[in-house]
Amino acid sequence: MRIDVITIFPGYLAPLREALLGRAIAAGLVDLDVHDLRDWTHDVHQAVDDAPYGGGPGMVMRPQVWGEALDAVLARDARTPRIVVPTPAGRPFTQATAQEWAGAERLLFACGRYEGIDQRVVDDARGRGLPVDEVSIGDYVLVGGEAAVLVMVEAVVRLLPGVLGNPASAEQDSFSDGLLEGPAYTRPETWRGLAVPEVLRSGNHAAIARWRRDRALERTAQRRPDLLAALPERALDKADRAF
Ligand SMILES: CN1CCC[C@H](Cn2ccc3ccc(-c4n[nH]c(N)c4C#N)cc32)C1
Repeated sequence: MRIDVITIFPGYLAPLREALLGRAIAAGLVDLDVHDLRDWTHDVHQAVDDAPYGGGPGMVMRPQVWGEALDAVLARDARTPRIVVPTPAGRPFTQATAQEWAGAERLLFACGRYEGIDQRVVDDARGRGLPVDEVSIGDYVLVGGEAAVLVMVEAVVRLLPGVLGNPASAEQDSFSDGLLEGPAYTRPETWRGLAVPEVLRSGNHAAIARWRRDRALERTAQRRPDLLAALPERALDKADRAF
């Protein structure tokens, strides 16, 4: 997978070259290029923003600069990317989104700042038949798109074959079966007077699986009843319903 990121703060994306993601890049599973939007300005001030039409607070990112940057970055690889524009006004980014994008050959992230990117940049890309996803990582307001890109790239890249040491880990993700993960424990058996649940030390794999499923159902019902309500009928078996 090729990932391009266009931003006015390239340094913000440096963590993408650390740890698991850094190893995925070193292993050739991911090609990452981060581009400075100001490379496509032509004035001495390298201006990337201007006052909003219709008035209002803040500044809007100029379409000319973004258009040139996107055209140039698109041309650097024959593969057509999904263009991702983080915005608080976007569709929710979920595990399902990450799984969908993990199948893409190429992702191109456009990081806005100020009050966002002139809407005509997205409209022009869509008008040329390019797939553009305007997505949000949550119901709160950030200062720009870079933090969202860190989140989304990690969520996607970890799903790529060969990235996680233990592929089963991704299969048992929270949300992968529609439920939150239950609690996890490791040694020692007792810590500050708190013991590991006995069933987990029983060696009874069926009982352990049932206990873990019950804890996932319990946690989901308590913290995310919306996820439980969204589960398809077939997702809960008789034992689940008895829980
Ligand atoms: C007051 N204004 C309101 C509009 C957005 C302005 C800041 N900003 C500029 C570009 C940009 C990109 C993403 C996000 C963002 N915020 N929250 C999320 N879940 C996001 C995501 N994905 C925020 C952004 C601040």
